[in-house]
Amino acid sequence: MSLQRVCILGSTGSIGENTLDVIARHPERFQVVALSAASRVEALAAQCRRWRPAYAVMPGAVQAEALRAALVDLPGTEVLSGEDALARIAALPEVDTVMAAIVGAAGLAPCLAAARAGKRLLLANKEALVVGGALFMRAVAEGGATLLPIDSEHSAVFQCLPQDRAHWDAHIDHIVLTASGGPFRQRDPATLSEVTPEQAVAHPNWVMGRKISVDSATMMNKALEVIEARWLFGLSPERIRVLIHPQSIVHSMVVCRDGQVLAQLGTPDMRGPIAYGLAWPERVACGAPALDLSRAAALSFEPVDAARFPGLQLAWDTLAGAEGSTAVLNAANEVAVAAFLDRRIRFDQIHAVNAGTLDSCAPAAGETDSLDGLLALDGRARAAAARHIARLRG
Ligand SMILES: NC(=O)C1=CN([C@@H]2O[C@H](COP(=O)(O)OP(=O)(O)OC[C@H]3O[C@@H](n4cnc5c(N)ncnc54)[C@H](OP(=O)(O)O)[C@@H]3O)[C@@H](O)[C@H]2O)C=CC1
Ligand SMILES: CC(=O)[C@@H](O)[C@H](O)COP(=O)(O)O
Ligand SMILES: [Mn+2]
Repeated sequence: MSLQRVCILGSTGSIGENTLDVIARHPERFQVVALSAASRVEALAAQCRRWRPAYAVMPGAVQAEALRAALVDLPGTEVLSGEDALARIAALPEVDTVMAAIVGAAGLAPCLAAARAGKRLLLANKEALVVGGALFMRAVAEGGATLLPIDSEHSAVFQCLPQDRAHWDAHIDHIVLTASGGPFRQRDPATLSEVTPEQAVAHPNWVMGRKISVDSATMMNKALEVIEARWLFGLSPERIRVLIHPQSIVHSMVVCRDGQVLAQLGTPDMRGPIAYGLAWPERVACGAPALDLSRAAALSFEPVDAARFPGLQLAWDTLAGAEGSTAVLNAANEVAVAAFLDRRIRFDQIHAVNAGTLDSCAPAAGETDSLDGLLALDGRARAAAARHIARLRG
């Protein structure tokens, strides 16, 4: 067992904090080399005091200056800022493992840098694959990176598959991603227009950041995860299915060619998938309470109600559409969720913004071939989504 030197992109978030919690349990295995955040200066400063990383990144100049001031007595930590700083720490020669835990498309550039530098890349940042799937997977192959899923469903599928990826296609008939159904699974759909941000982020099973929590409530999270699975496991979209499982104990399933079903179960605690990714192919203690099925509530499953969750179908629609459509969907959704959290649109209008943006913003030929092209497409889609929101607000 050799020491893994780790960079955590988005270390102040829910996945970032859980990653540090797992690392703290295994000081002989992991060393923190670089940390990053975007706005929470005090939280990143506190992490730097605890972990003494060689580098800390705040992309914004103002936040970076505040962090430098907070760490003036910590000369061992160099504070970096600017457009390329995240990509720089993701590709450092003294980093072995990158935990990609930034939320949204902002994580794509550093993920590509880590992939091209051949890192062990632990991917929580699903939006990076939704935006840049083909480019991302090419970068992984060309850079010789080891891509390991952190998203609980994809970690579950990965744990049910043989280690040798060459056997995956022969092994899998299809996969079933489980979905909790979020806080509004049983709410009268006629009242969804009234729900508040506080109600939407109150996930029944998982403690997560605000954006992904709203995505769970609309089931856009599962739409993003279908697209994520398409790239991670090289599956055509019709081989990816979704089933509601309100208890979030069965994290996902693989239905094999012989009809046998493999599933991974655990308590809903992200330290499980994070520890699996950090230690793979070994397993280490993670701090999550062990699953005790003799005390668990009954496990239940139900089909998705497409009328209640219209956003889910957009996964298959965009995967069947022009290349780049998934990037448009992601951008629209990021803008719509931010507007909902700011109380500028209603919860049920998130889907209207996503569907409307897909209708009005078409990817141009070749735009998905490069990071610059994808960022241009992302920017156009965000502008189109903002126009939809302005129209909705009348
Ligand atoms: N939370 C969970 O349990 C799960 C999360 N995921 C995925 O993992 C990712 C992270 O989720 P989560 O931890 O919940 O999110 P959080 O919002 O809790 O944390 C996001 C992190 O990214 C940083 N960040 C935000 N915006 C930017 C930006 N523009 N540039 C650079 N850094 C930025 C934040 O910094 P700051 O704190 O300063 O704002 C923070 O460190 C998401 O893609 C999510 O879908 C997947 C499965 C489960
Ligand atoms: C923990 C995790 O992986 C989340 O993506 C979770 O799956 C969200 O729950 P939903 O099933 O409600 O989207
Ligand atoms: Mn998930």
